[in-house]
Parts: sequence; structure tokens; C-alpha cells
Amino acid sequence: MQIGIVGSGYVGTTVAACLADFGHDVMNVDIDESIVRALNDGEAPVSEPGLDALLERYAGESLFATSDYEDLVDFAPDVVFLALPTPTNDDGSIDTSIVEAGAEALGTVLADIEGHPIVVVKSTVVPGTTQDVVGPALERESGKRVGVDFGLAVNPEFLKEGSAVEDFNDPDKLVFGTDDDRALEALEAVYAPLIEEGTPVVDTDLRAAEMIKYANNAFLAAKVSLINDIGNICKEFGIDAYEVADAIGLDDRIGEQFLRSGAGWGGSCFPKDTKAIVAAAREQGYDPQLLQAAIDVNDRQPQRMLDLLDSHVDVEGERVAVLGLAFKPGTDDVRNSRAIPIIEGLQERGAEVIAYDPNVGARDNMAERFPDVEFLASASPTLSGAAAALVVTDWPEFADLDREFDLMSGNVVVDGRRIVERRDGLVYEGLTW
Ligand SMILES: NC(=O)c1ccc[n+]([C@@H]2O[C@H](COP(=O)([O-])OP(=O)(O)OC[C@H]3O[C@@H](n4cnc5c(N)ncnc54)[C@H](O)[C@@H]3O)[C@@H](O)[C@H]2O)c1
Ligand SMILES: O=c1ccn([C@@H]2O[C@H](COP(=O)(O)OP(=O)(O)O[C@H]3O[C@H](CO)[C@@H](O)[C@H](O)[C@H]3O)[C@@H](O)[C@H]2O)c(=O)[nH]1
Repeated sequence: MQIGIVGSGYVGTTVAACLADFGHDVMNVDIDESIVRALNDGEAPVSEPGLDALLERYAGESLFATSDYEDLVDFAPDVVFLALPTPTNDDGSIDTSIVEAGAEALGTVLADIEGHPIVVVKSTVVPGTTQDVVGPALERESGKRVGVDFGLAVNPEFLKEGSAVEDFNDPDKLVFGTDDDRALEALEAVYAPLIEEGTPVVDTDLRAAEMIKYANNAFLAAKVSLINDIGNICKEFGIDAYEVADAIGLDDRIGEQFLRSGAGWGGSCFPKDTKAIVAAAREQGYDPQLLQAAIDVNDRQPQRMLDLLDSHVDVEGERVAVLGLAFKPGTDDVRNSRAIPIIEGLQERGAEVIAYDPNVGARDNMAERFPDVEFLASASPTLSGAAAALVVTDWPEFADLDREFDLMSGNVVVDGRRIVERRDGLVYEGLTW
């Protein structure tokens, strides 16, 4: 099949590389020329395990990138995915302007694309967006009609950063939101290799497919906030929340995943998607109290880390080490990382912040935000002379830290991820244990 993909970030690039690996011909469209160049050179514009190898194999063979939507006309796609950002407005609601702009740009060339292409929204959008924003934009600019000249579908993506390629190739489910058989058949053909392997397909309409994505993320985010709430109670009682989590995770109805309490959730999805669905619900006249509480608990966890630090040491004028900047291990992404409020809190206290993340991209990304912080290339010099250390990301290499702590001038370690071993000589504070 001929597959167009508009937007080549974490999702668009991963989907492109994996669909090329399925045997499809892929054309990526992105407005960022540096991304287009990287893709055509076979280099991943985002850091994801396995992505470089796939791009190296397929770039210039069955995968091409362009900044010119017009190139889609000759390419004649059967399906075009929209993998564009859906950021947050100041009031927490979804900002659909980028998706709408992408749909408009696609609409102008859709006028000349032959056949019956299916436009598939892969971005995370609140219920109604595909029908009320994307469809009309495509119709307006192309002069063609949904369901008659081209199809419209929703196919949310559930991959996680840091394991994007693996997740795409081994999903728990495929969700196809369509209004007509042609769109459904096209999606089934795109994903044929996964369907043949037995991946369950949820066949539903556009709005339910959009909602499934938010429900999925809301559930997972709320699960982490619930274990954080329970973890905070455990800490007050002097009970190890990880022991409690292991026990409750044995109940199949609860499940063992997403029970790691600590500094809370960050990243480009949970924070924006929980806010967006809360705002969308309020617009419909319903106030989702539990989801709002999940957000509030999450916002409080970094402050609890700082409170624990304050209970042991006044860091004004002191060197303080921050270990971990990425919002989770295995990625260079620092969007909504818990390290951000932690560093801000330390700076408010007058501390000199020294930070380290094993991923150089994460260090560079955070350096753009915090020019006053010193970013170092390994843990030892970061801990050297520090009065205290805060562990914000559960990178596996932090579990091996040992004698490095001897380099500190003080001995307070506040661990937000239960990754560092307790050891003699350290005043060790786990956030929830
Ligand atoms: N990142 C994830 O793990 C993940 C997982 C599932 C779903 N999603 C959802 O997928 C969507 C995309 O997320 P992402 O993380 O890939 O975003 P991203 O910011 O990494 O990438 C978006 C890309 O779109 C490009 N772009 C912006 N405007 C454009 C336009 N008009 N035409 C062409 N390209 C344009 C940007 O240059 C960028 O390369 C979002 O709705 C997100 O919520 C993300
Ligand atoms: O037990 C846990 C599990 C996760 N987290 C934190 O939760 C955040 C999100 O982690 P994760 O879900 O692994 O990463 P994302 O890449 O943000 O993936 C989520 O968001 C994506 C974008 O919507 C979805 O596609 C994925 O299914 C969904 O897991 C990170 O800050 C983690 O540190 C915890 O604190 N405790």
C-alpha cells in the first residue's frame, strides 16, 4: 500500500519506519526541514531504540520524506495518517489548531489525489474533533466530500516513548474508528501483519475511538496517582509502599503494572491528555472529580520530595545534585519531566543545582530550559561536593551507584523512584517507602 504520514515526531517516525517494515511504501510530510533531511538520510529525528536501524534500511527505498504536501499527489496514497501534535491551551483544553492546519494543507492536495484515500487521525484528539474539525477542514480545502470522495478514520496510538518500535509491533489492541466499510478495510490492510498475528481489533466509530485513547491514558495516569496517594499514606505510617504494591498487584483485577509510586508522571501525554479530557468533560457539563484529583496528586509529588529534603538540610548556597532529567528512562524527552519542578524548587531555595542524565539529549533539552544549571556527563562529578542528591528518573544505572555517594559533602539522598540502594552513611529518604 501507499501510506502518507503527516507529522514525523515520535509517533509519525515510528509509524513510518514500522509500516515500511510491514512492506508498505511510505511518504512522510513534515514542515521541519531538518526532520525531512534526517529521515531521507536514514537517521531518526527522535531517540528510540530500533528506529535508526529501520530507517537506515528503508530510507530511500520504500520510505521518503518531504516538506512539500504536493509530493503526495504523485505518490497517490491509499491512506494518510495525521500524526500531528495536540498541545494544551492555557485553560487545559486541547489545542486542535495544528491538526486543523495539517488537515487544511492536506486538503489542498487532496483535491488532486486520485482514488479514494482514507485520512486517518492518529493524533490524540477529544471526541468529536475528527468529525467536527478534521473532516470539515479537508472538505473545505479539497472541495471533496467525506464518505463519497475520501474516507475518514480514527486510529489512536498506544506506544510508549523509549519502547516505541517494540510497542508498535506488539500492541495489546488496534482501535479502528470508522464510519464506513472502505475506511475499515483500508485500516485492516495497513495492519494486516499484526492482525494475522492475532492482535485484537476494536471496530468502533470515530468518537468512541477518540474516547478510548483518553480513557486508556486517564486510567493509567489515575492508577499511578492512586498508588502515589497510597504510597504517601504508607510513608506516613513508615510502611514500604512497594511491598504493598507487589501484594495488591497479585490481584488480577488490579494487575502488577503501573504501580511504581514516586515522583509521579510526566511526559508529553499523561499531563496534557488528562487535562484535555477534564476540560472536554467540563465543557459537556460534567466535572470529573477523580481525574482532577489524579492530576492534583501528581502535581504534589515533586513538592513532597522537596519537603523531605527540607526536613534534613537547608540547601541555600549549597550544591545539590539532581540525578535524572528525562521524564522516564530510555528517552531524551524532558517534556513535563518531574525534574522541572524539582530544579525550580531547588533554585527557589537558593541552591546551586548540578544535574546529570545518562542521555545526552535529555541533558541538552533541559539545558535549554535551565541555563543556570550545570549539566555534567556522569554521576560522580555531579555528586562530588553536593550537600544532597535528588533522584528523579529511574535509569537502571542509578541502581549501581555506590561509592560515588562518598564524594558528596553531605549525606542526604531523596529518592523519587526507589532506584538507589539504601547504604550505610547515607540519610536515605524514599518518597513512598
Ligand atoms: N509521543 C508519544 O509517545 C505518543 C504516543 C501516542 C500518541 N501520541 C499523540 O500523537 C500526536 C503526535 O505526537 P508526537 O509525540 O509524535 O509529536 P511530536 O511533537 O514529536 O511530532 C509532531 C511533528 O509534527 C510536525 N508538524 C507540526 N505541524 C505540522 C504541519 N502543519 N504539517 C506537517 N508536520 C507538522 C512537527 O514538525 C513534528 O515533527 C499527539 O497527538 C500525541 O498526543 C503521542
Ligand atoms: O508505575 C509507574 C508507571 C509510569 N510512571 C510514570 O508515568 C509517566 C508515563 O510513563 P509511560 O506511560 O511509560 O510513558 P509514555 O511514553 O508517556 O506513554 C503513555 O502515554 C502515551 C501517549 O499517549 C501512550 O501511548 C502510552 O500508552 C502511555 O503509557 C512517566 O513519567 C513514568 O515515570 C510512574 O510514575 N509509575
